[in-house]
Amino acid sequence: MLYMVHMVVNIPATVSPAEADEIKRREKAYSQDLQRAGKWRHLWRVVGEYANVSIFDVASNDELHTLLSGLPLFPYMQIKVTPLANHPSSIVQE
Ligand SMILES: O=C(O)C[C@H]1C=CC(=O)O1
Repeated sequence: MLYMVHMVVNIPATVSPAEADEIKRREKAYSQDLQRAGKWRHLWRVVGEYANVSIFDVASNDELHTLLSGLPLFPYMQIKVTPLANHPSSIVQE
């Protein structure tokens, strides 16, 4: 199942720069592991925002929730999930 996920990051000033850097380092490793596993298919920066649009390929709503709630930045994110279906005019059917 494919999902479009919009993540907006807002790290509060109460988190020290060193702590924020460590969380971002863990976030990068976590996301790259999921990309290598084929679960996080696309990761795009939204121009001008500390936000991304991503495409996830997972088996269920529960799997997606588990992956997203495991993000090191999860406590500092607003996340919107949009389930995707095939478009009848697309030449690529997934
Ligand atoms: O920077 C972001 O958009 C947040 C997050 C998503 C992947 C990653 O490495 O950081």
